Amino acid sequence: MDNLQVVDHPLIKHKLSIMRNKETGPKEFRELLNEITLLLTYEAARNLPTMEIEVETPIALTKGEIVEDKKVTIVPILRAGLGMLDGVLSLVPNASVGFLGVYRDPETLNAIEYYVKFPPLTEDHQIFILDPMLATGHSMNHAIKQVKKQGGQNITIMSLIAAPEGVNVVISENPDVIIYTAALDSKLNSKAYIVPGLGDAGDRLYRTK
Ligand SMILES: O=P(O)(O)OC[C@H]1O[C@H](OP(=O)(O)OP(=O)(O)O)[C@H](O)[C@@H]1O
Ligand SMILES: O=c1cc[nH]c(=O)[nH]1
Ligand SMILES: [Mg+2]
Repeated sequence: MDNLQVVDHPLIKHKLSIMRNKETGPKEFRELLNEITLLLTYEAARNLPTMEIEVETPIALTKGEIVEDKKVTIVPILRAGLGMLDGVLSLVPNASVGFLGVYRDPETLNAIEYYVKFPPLTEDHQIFILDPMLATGHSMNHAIKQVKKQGGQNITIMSLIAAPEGVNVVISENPDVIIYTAALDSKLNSKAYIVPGLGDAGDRLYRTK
């Protein structure tokens, strides 16, 4: 399977266009990020393992399948990744959540870690790392490294907007991960912001600028 999956859908394009608009305020921005995350999760969860169960319908006994969501761990990268957490949890409600606080140093563009709280991870866990913005890829590569250090192996990345630079950096260092994104934008600008992008996702979610 390709390492990069751009989820191409009219509903996603519509919602993302509203998010990109600089006049869109935090309430609508948060709601739209949540709605797009639901749509992305539908695709990104396509390969989750299921378990066969017996179901008694009013008519007959039959076989059903349930997702083994206790083996799923979601890792939002703080802060902006938090805006995607509820969307994934609403579809995979028994997943565990690991938190990773990372910000990007504006000068060096290195990922600076400030918080880590993970549940126990094993190699059979399906891990979803969430961050709406994949710019240089430094934050995501840092998160992947942490997840692997804690024992995780099956890693899926969910992002809203990715830059080609970030995608290349992440995939070349981690050819085993799959990235699901709503859009692949053109490039980074001189401050490593995604063009056209949507600006600073954390600031727009939490009105910190
Ligand atoms: O691919 P990169 O170049 O590493 O950039 C992407 C990162 O930058 C943003 O976080 P930021 O540092 O603004 O922290 P915040 O989420 O707390 O706002 C964004 O949410 C990503 O985590
Ligand atoms: O465009 C960008 C790049 C990094 N982080 C953001 O929030 N936006
Ligand atoms: Mg930010």
